[in-house]
Formats: sequence, structure tokens, C-alpha cells
Amino acid sequence: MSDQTIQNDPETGSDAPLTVAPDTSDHEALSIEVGPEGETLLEIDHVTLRFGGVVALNDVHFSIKRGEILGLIGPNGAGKTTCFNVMTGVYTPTAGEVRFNGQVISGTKPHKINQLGIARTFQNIRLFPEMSALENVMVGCDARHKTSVLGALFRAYRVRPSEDDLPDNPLKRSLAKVFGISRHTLEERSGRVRSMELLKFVGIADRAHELSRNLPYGYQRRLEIARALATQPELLCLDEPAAGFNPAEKEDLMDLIRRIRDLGHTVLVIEHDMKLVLGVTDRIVVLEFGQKIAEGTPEAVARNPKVIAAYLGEPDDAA
Ligand SMILES: Nc1ncnc2c1ncn2[C@@H]1O[C@H](COP(=O)(O)OP(=O)(O)OP(=O)(O)O)[C@@H](O)[C@H]1O
Repeated sequence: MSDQTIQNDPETGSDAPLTVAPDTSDHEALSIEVGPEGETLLEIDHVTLRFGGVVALNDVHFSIKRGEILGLIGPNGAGKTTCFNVMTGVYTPTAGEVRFNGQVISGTKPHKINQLGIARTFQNIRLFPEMSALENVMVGCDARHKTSVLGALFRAYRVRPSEDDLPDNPLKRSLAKVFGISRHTLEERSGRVRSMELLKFVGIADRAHELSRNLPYGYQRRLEIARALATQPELLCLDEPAAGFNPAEKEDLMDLIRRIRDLGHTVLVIEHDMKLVLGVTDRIVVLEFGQKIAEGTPEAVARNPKVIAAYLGEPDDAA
């Protein structure tokens, strides 16, 4: 697929609604290879995290199974984002450990954890504002490249190109046949194609070449997801992806989350919107004051008296 296949929509002004036509392409090229579904992918093993006197996480224990969509919910200040931060290497637990694919990752640097296969989006969108949407996603793809900085600078490690990889220009084509093409060039090219495919997948390819700071809010949220997916994570963690969305946008987001899972990714989602969480997840873990108070199917969690009390407040029996 080339960039030219992306159609510019003259209707998409800065107030353009996020709701997009359903994406009917199969996006098979974006699928990732993963191990058997249902196995434990990530385990939060009795994790405690203290900030001075504040116990943000208190002996929290749960696991995420490969192939599922797990919801992490709880009232404000319950410890959800802190849990993400522990899983992605921002914080090291005071006690307990985090294992990913059986390997202890607590204490590992965030970029290493990303290389191991965990990516996240943020509650407050964090894009590169002066880069185009496409470039933002290409940064994610770069994280998967094998070429070193020196290799990229000197265009070292030349490889024999396949017929598809040969340039159209006859002179360049002949040179490539004789001298090969640098691995960096090939990686860059395939990163660009993959990035555009990801923008199509999340439904924002019509503005691929616009600076990300000029994109409407809903587009920026989807762009963050596309950039996280570009690192081909086994586990994608979404921190309040529906914040600021209207009901139609939330429906679209639920569909997108399901399609992300269908590509092979396991998804962990923090979200306050109960309709979305109950509608899209397979299981839910509930935190309150840094402790796990419930875990189960959406139906069971929605009926759980502890969860109802946490959200609605205890009935004032004493009064
Ligand atoms: N860096 C920090 N230093 C001190 N306390 C912190 C820090 N980060 C989080 N906390 C505290 O840890 C507790 C859990 O916060 P956290 O942000 O994880 O909650 P949350 O469930 O994500 O809340 P929200 O839904 O409002 O985002 C809160 O009491 C918070 O004030």
C-alpha cells in the first residue's frame, strides 16, 4: 500500500467528528504472532507500592491471560494508574513482583519492558506535537528496528532486495540489483507502510500527513493507540481511552478494542465509563484504596455488593 491510496477528506475540519466508517479491510498484515490463548501473560504478584506514607498499592495480586480484554476499574485514587506504572517500569514495587511471560520485569527500565512486549497509552495524551500523525506512528515502528544508529548512518548491512523491494527508477533499480539495499532503508520503508496501515486500522488515515498537534482530540487519542500498536506489543495497556468521548465515539472505541484483540494483542483497559467496561471486557479487576476488592466477569462484578458500595458509597445505616 502506498501513501497515495489514502484519500484526503475535504470535510474533515478541526471539528470533525471521530465517528468513522466501519473499517472492513482485514488488516491481516498487522496481526502479531503470540503463544497459546488463555495462558498467563502477566502476573502482578502481591505488589505493594508506597509513596512515603501513602500506600498506593497494597498487596495487589491478579493476572492477565493471553488473548483477553481485562478491565481495571475503581474510584478516583484507587491505584489504577499506579498499577500501570508498576507494570511498565515507571515505578519499582516496594514489595512483590511483576512477571511477564514468566520473566520478572519489576525494576526493569520502561524502554526494555516495551521491547519485551508491553505498550501503553496515557490518561493525558502524549504525542510528538510537531510531527505528523504518520511520523508519530513511525517512531513506534522504529522501536522494532534491528539496525543500530551507526548502521543507519552508514547504511551498512546491505541485503539483496526482493523484486517487490526494488525501486521504480531504472537507474536506482540497477544499482540496487548490483549493490543491494541497506537494511535500514528496507526497515524504514516497511515501517512507513505498516504505520499507514495502522492509521487506516484506527480510522484516521485521512489526516496522516497533518501535524499531530492540529488533529482533533478524538484523532489524537486514536493516534496514541496506533503508535502503541506500532511497537507490536503482546500486551496493550489503555489508560482511560474514552475520556472526553461522546456515546457514538465510545461505541467506535469498543469496536476498535475488540479488533485490536482480534489481531492477537491482549488488552488491559482502565476506564471510568462503566457501560464501556462492562460491554467490552472479558474480566474485570476492581481496586479501592490500593487494594483489590473484586475480580470476575463483568456480570459478576456489576452485582458485587463491595463494588456497588465502592462506587455509590456505603448506605448510611448508622443514621
Ligand atoms: N508519584 C506519586 N507520589 C505520591 N503519591 C502518589 C503518586 N502517584 C500516585 N499517588 C497516590 O497514589 C494513589 C493512587 O493514585 P492513582 O493515580 O494510581 O489512582 P487512580 O485509580 O489511577 O485514580 P484516577 O482514576 O483518579 O486516575 C493516590 O492516593 C495518589 O495520590
